[in-house]
Amino acid sequence: MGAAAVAVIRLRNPPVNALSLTALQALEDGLKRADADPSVKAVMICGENGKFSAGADIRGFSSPKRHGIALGPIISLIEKSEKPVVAAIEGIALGGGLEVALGCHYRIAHVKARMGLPEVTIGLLPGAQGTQRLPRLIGVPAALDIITTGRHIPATEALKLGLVDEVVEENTVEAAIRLANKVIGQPLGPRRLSLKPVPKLPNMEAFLREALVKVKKQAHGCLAPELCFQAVKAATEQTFADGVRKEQELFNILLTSGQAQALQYAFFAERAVQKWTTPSGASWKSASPQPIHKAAVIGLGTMGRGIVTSLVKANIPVVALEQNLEYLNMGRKAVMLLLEREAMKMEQGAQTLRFHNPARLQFTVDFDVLQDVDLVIEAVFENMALKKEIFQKISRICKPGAFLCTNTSALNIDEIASATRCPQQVIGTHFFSPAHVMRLLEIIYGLHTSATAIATAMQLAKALKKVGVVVGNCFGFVGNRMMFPYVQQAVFLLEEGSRPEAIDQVLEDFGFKIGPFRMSDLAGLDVGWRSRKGQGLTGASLPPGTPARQRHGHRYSPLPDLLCENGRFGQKTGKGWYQYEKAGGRTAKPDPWLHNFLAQYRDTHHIKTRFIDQEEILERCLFPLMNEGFDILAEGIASGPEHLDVIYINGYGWPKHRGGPMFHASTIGLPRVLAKLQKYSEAHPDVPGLRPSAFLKKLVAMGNPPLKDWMSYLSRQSNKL
Ligand SMILES: CC/C=C\C/C=C/C(=O)SCCNC(=O)CCNC(=O)[C@H](O)C(C)(C)COP(=O)(O)OP(=O)(O)OC[C@H]1O[C@@H](n2cnc3c(N)ncnc32)[C@H](O)[C@@H]1OP(=O)(O)O
Repeated sequence: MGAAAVAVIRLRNPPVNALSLTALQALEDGLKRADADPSVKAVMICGENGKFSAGADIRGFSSPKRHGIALGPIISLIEKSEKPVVAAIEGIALGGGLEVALGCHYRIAHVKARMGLPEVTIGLLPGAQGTQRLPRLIGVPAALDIITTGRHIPATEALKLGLVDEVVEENTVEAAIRLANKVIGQPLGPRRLSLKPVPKLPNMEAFLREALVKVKKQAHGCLAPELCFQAVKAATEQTFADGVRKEQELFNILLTSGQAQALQYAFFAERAVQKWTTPSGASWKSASPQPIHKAAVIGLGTMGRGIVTSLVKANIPVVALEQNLEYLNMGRKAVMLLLEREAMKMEQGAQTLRFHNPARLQFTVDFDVLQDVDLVIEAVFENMALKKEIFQKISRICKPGAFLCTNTSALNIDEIASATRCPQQVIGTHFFSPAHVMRLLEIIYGLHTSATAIATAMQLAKALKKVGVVVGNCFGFVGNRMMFPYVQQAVFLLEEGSRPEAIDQVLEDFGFKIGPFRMSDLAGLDVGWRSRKGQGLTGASLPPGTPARQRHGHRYSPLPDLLCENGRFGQKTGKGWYQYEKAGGRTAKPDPWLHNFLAQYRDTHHIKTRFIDQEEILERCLFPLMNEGFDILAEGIASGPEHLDVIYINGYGWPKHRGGPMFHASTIGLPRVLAKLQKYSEAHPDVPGLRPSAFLKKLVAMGNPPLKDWMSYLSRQSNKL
């Protein structure tokens, strides 16, 4: 009990005060006790340990024991209370946590608190009357934005929106108790949101129509944003009670849609990969990261520029190094432009000043400047000889203990490390383009990489607001290795009769932000061409007499090489798999030249064209990708399927509401994936990527166990898998 008869209810369920069944029961009991106690004149609800609440316990949504106590009726109980109830919001009030606060008569927030209704991000909607109360409090446009995006609102913005009554810089709980005392005896009717009308808009219908178009466009096949919209729309058309009924109906659709399960899996997968381990026994538990006071980036091409920008945004002082003044000046201009754009996106204009502080961002061509940095990220061309030369140099110049990272998408980390005197300090940090935007950082340990280097790279990922995923060393690591068979199949399908736009459409309808051919045009076809030349698959080093469509006895498509030979590098040249309005253009249009070219190619190679349906396109592209994933798991390159899924969602545009490729395989059912791979493999025996992985076969033989158990079957495997 607080001062002057204010009852204090403290939500306590570490680490984030999630509203488990026990927590809900305790909240209900506390409210009933306060109500029954005549000495209590007001109630204050706060959270333990400086956090109000992260909302419903997400694990509970898939628990068989989920039925029972519900949050909505408890919130009604709060609102109906004849004694004023004040929410003291510290840290976070998210989802059901914010809905509890919306049931309170008053809300006070600490200036550093964040609020939001992120249910949409886990495939749900605010199902404890939040879709009905929030529009009544802050109006439809702001409520729709918060509910359909799930974004977190800082306290200052919440105050402007009217979401909270007051923001304090000092002790929020004390301020809330003071407020509770002050409002004792004041009428509560006007404070009960369920009794308020939804504020009118001059043209609500037109507004909602446009809003729906926007929501659908951003959803990429995810159901939750549209159903969130429908729930808010119901608030504009129906009474509070009917709106709540509609909210429940829509909530139940989402809960059983499968998408919610996938998104919740993705939520926990992202957290699971933070707890990294390696086959040699190194792990997050025992390894300590080293502080990075100053970093360096070598190479200011597209990747290097993005990496510098990312480091500056994270407030880490950076040395940006190029091989000569011409490249340095080009790089400097590009970085400054990126930083300017980033500063404009950020709230505080003061950020701009910091970006331009030469003490924190230094451009140089002098390698000696690297003497005092704690970590170097090399981001030059994908060329082993060049990378080894640089690593030899920096291992001599940098102080002992400095971490030497290579931004490579496929090259052998051990070979790069072999050029240094300190292979334990060498680690792969594979950024994704644009590096200041994409969330994924693939972190690759080599044979000698120390646990400290892994922990430091993971810590760096966190500082850069990225999700780090630790994987082993193999060609293409995890992401690109799984991508190769996917892209290969897409090109084979072109040979067999399909078109780039047809294949892209199927994969975009599946939920990818961008199909493989549009992606290839965006990234530049020359990147893969250079790599294939390096591998001796095409170009001058190809032995004379090599069959056009075969390499090392396996099927090969020279189509991408032929496009490059025709100067078609994608968007940058205005032509690739599509045509663009100009070089550097972004609007892809189907290209009759390409269709003609494909027809001639098929004639030349006597390939019989056939109609390829959507199902085959999807399966031929996705199943080999998953198949490679099973091999990766069996080889111990990644320590669990979650790693592969987190990589695909955050680095390759895999639709999050489908949980990632391995989760998707588990929902399709492994027997079906296996049967289809067997069928396609029989039809195309010269394509190794279609041959079912031994680990996949083993899992099917073991009765298709749930994804969480897959790795336990591996530990019991023989090495011969
Ligand atoms: C019954 C009523 C029906 C419907 C209405 C209500 C619906 C809801 O409320 S759905 C839940 C909505 N809330 C969220 O989506 C918030 C999810 N959490 C987060 O965004 C973040 O965890 C955080 C911002 C709260 C904290 O971030 P950070 O400090 O980076 O820590 P972690 O993310 O690593 O989280 C720490 C730890 O807590 C676990 N956790 C977080 N939130 C929940 C939750 N709502 N339920 C269960 N567990 C949660 C998280 O998994 C971490 O634990 P592990 O490391 O063991 O995984």
